[in-house]
Amino acid sequence: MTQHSVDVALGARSYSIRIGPGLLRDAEALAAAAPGRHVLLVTDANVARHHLAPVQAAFGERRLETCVLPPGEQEKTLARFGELIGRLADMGASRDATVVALGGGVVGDLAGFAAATWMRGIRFVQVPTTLLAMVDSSVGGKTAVDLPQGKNLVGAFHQPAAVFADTDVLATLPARELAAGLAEVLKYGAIGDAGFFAWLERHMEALLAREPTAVAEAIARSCAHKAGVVVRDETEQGERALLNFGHTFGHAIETEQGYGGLLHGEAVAVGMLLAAELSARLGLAPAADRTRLEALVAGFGLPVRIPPGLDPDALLRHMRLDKKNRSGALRLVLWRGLGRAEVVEGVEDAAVRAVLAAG
Ligand SMILES: O=C(O)C(=O)C[C@@H](O)[C@H](O)[C@H](O)COP(=O)(O)O
Ligand SMILES: [Zn+2]
Repeated sequence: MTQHSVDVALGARSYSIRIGPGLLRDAEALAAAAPGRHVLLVTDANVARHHLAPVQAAFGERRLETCVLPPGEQEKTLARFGELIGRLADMGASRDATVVALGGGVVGDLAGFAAATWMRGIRFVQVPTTLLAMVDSSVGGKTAVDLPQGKNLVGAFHQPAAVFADTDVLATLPARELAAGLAEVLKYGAIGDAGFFAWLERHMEALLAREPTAVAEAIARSCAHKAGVVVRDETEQGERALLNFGHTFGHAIETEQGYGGLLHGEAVAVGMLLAAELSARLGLAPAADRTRLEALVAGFGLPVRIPPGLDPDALLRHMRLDKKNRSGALRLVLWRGLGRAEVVEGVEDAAVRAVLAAG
């Protein structure tokens, strides 16, 4: 079975993303990634049921505290962050402690934010268990919690020291979660690699069938794309904003639904189509490419429309609090067609609203 490794070259903060089967059972490698006396392992109840035991065994009971959170984006709150910090304090974690995130994006973002802030930053290891976390949220060091007012509004950049993406765990991933991860995978093709997009079109069935070689290649190509962007622009001064394609719209949907509606990847899928539609209307992207984007999104079983009942004006209000905005003006990642995206400022509210109203 193929093992892949992708390096994120950030000088003293460089790390490897290991991708392949059996990594959760590689006790030696996991233990080596957390060398200090204290380890806080953060996971959620769904993941714990399937995957907690081997990871706990790798770190050994003596130095391990485990925190099992309820699952779901609604848990990515300041209150849960406070709980994690309380656990670190209670266990007497010193600066050589490690926080390990075993789970999807919510667990990774929360645990990472605790690691970023405890004693101004301690070691952090990502063990992603969803496709979305493997291809996106475990890589690049964005950590955060949500506020009722907006998604990921409180957070920090804090790179992991290692990422272990065990592809065996994808066997038990619900189909809806698999599709949500595929949304972030196809994003890389849409914004930067038309050849990868075409590869995804050709391998759609294989990916949905979880064919191991195809899945591992999709993860490795996604991580390689993201690693390249992160190395060039770690703290999103420029190019990294392109990874936010579909997210201004998507985050607005998630916020308006109180983080209990669409999954993040599903909201991003709808958001990419809205951004593509706006781009086509502004004459920036060929309508034919938008059609191909929608076909792949739908082919992966992802939603293609804004969920019914969401008010366009409320969505636009949420978009105003997006982190890419400057001096009160919207900055959107728009599309130039397959493989090309750019940040655009000064799009008229009316044009954005029209796209939101059309759904
Ligand atoms: O890593 C990035 O940069 C991204 O934008 C990747 C996104 O897919 C991811 O959802 C990220 O957490 C969004 O960050 P935010 O800055 O828009 O909150
Ligand atoms: Zn995302």
